[in-house]
Amino acid sequence: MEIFREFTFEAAHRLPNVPEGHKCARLHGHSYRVAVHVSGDVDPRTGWVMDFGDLKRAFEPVREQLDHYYLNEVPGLENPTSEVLARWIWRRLADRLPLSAVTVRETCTSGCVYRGEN
Ligand SMILES: Nc1nc2c(c(=O)[nH]1)N=C([C@H](O)[C@H](O)COP(=O)(O)OP(=O)(O)OP(=O)(O)O)CN2
Ligand SMILES: [Zn+2]
Repeated sequence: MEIFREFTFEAAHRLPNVPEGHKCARLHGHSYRVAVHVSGDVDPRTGWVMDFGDLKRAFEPVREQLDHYYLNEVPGLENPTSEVLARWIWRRLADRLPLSAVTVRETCTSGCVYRGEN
């Protein structure tokens, strides 16, 4: 079964590689929403795949590197698209959680889903 926990953080960014005149080349910010999905068997005793609290504790150090930062200055996020950010988050959690997906939403209507592919 798959479970997930959602997180939010605020950050600024600009996209350096967009075509000339693209609005996202300008500095702007988002209220990012990240969902961390993990999968596994439901433990017959606890009734859960894992404690949502453990998901929160695993994500917190990652969130601390992102919240209220200018993402372009964070190593590895020089081109901070949703796709690059989702992969960056995955790589920081993969050794601690049985990840199945990381989703990143920049706005209410735009985002990406990363499942560990290249
Ligand atoms: N594939 C991607 N496309 C875009 C990304 C991205 O990360 N991956 N990012 C952006 C910008 O960050 C932009 O701020 C968000 O894009 P958009 O959905 O266009 O935002 P708006 O809310 O401004 O949408 P409107 O419908 O035009 O108001 C751009 N593209
Ligand atoms: Zn943006």
